[in-house]
Amino acid sequence: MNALQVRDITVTRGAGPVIREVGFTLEPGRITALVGPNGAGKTSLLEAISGVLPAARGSVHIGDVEVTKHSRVARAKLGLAHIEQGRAVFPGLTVLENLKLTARTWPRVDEVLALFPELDKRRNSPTALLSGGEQQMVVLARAFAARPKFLLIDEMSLGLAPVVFTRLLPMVTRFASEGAAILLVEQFTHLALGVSQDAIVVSSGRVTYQGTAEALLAAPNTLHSAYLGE
Ligand SMILES: Nc1ncnc2c1ncn2[C@@H]1O[C@H](COP(=O)(O)OP(=O)(O)OP(=O)(O)O)[C@@H](O)[C@H]1O
Repeated sequence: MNALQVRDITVTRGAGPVIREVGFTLEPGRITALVGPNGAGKTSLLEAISGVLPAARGSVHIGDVEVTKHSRVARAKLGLAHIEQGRAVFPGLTVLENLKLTARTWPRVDEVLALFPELDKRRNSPTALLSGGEQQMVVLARAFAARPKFLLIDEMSLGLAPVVFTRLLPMVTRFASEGAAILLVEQFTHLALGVSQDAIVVSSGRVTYQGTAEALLAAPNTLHSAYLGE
């Protein structure tokens, strides 16, 4: 199977569990929005999937391989990429040099730059000279350049105006249409749900909704209850 499966995962941090028995599957070509209030455990869940944090219980599977005890690097070799919250560019390197860090071939760099015309125009600029939105594009483009099968994106919009973030979302959709399975954590809940097929709501470490994004958008009370902790 070419999917990523999270089975009944529990993640412990400090005094106790911050994620409790959460399970879902990420499938090729689909975007799943993971939403919930601050402190719900979204970042911890992503970190347990990519291997930044260990899982206390449960398992993670990439295709047919169980990777629960695998290192981050081993998971990356199986096609998993994780854009962490606040992940920065290498400011002294140009846009091209940033992309070459992850792209295996030059044609892939050109393919990715074709998706980001703004970056293409500034391919030889040091990334320190780009705007915040353009720098976040470099972060996204660098992840795409590695051609991951599974991509975890944590709060891509951090520090960006909604209007700038809105311009990044079509790139995520485009990447999913190339076959990637994407898990999208986003504070702009409605924007994230708008580009996703599937949705998971977490509150205090537990899943309170799992289903289609469309059904969640049509049931605002479900979302409000999660945010109010009801
Ligand atoms: N380094 C840490 N050590 C101990 N506890 C932590 C640490 N980081 C986060 N936590 C706690 O783990 C819980 C889940 O935090 P997490 O960052 O995963 O939630 P989140 O849903 O991503 O929140 P946000 O939307 O604010 O980023 C919170 O109660 C938080 O206080």
